[in-house]
Amino acid sequence: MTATVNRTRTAARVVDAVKIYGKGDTEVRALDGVSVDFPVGRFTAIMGPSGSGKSTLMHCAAGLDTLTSGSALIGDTDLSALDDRRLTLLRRERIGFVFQAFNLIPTLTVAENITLPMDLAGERADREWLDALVDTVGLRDRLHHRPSELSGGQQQRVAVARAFGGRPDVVFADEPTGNLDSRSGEEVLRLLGRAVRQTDRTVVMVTHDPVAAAHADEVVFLADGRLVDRMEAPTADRVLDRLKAFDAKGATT
Ligand SMILES: Nc1ncnc2c1ncn2[C@@H]1O[C@H](COP(=O)(O)OP(=O)(O)OP(=O)(O)O)[C@@H](O)[C@H]1O
Repeated sequence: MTATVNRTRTAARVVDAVKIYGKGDTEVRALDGVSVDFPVGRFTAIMGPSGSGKSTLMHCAAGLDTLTSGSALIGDTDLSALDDRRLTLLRRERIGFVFQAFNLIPTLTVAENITLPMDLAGERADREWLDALVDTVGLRDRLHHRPSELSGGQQQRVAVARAFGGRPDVVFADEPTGNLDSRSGEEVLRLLGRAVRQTDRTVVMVTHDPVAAAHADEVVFLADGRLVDRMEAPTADRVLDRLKAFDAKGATT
């Protein structure tokens, strides 16, 4: 597969996505007609003010929640066409997740945590891939440790390795550095960037942090449930300036 072909392909996308929570007086339009694509081999950050719909967009794009209208696709697969069983299988086989809480199993070793999704799915792990991944995340000398014997940053690196273990089409990360100090956070972000570039994977990350967003290839900005801007090759300063503009001029500028 060549890089040229990859650039034209989309790992995940939503089209005219609308998500309404509640009814009547309590109705909230969390997504109000968002169309956005996440190309293969790219690291995209989703940013925007609190309540702008970032987590909702991620959850709907990843098949963790359903849209009120519009479509969410992983590759060419429309998630709304899948029943629960098929959706679960798709999530397991084609999507990886990294959350703010590391969600590791305390009684399992690092190695067992990394292969857990594959073990649960009854899949044979691709040893060569896992081996390279363990080196990428720098955990070779910790494989037989339990999570409680690791620092927060190391635990999140295990979660990153677990997310990439089954060679997913796309990894969704929701505030992956939210529980980490800035140095460990930086390591995890560099790791995500490296995983995208070295293994040609796709990462979509929700973050509040302009420094974190600067590790992405592109930032998409949400405000009031709408996509309001995109920024290629972001820097922390430019992202911060863009966010300040939301505060100064109101959400939809
Ligand atoms: N389960 C729910 N029921 C009702 N309203 C919800 C639910 N989940 C989210 N919302 C509302 O939808 C809107 C978007 O929420 P969402 O969590 O997607 O925003 P966000 O940009 O991720 O926010 P934050 O940065 O604060 O995490 C908010 O107004 C929120 O209160």
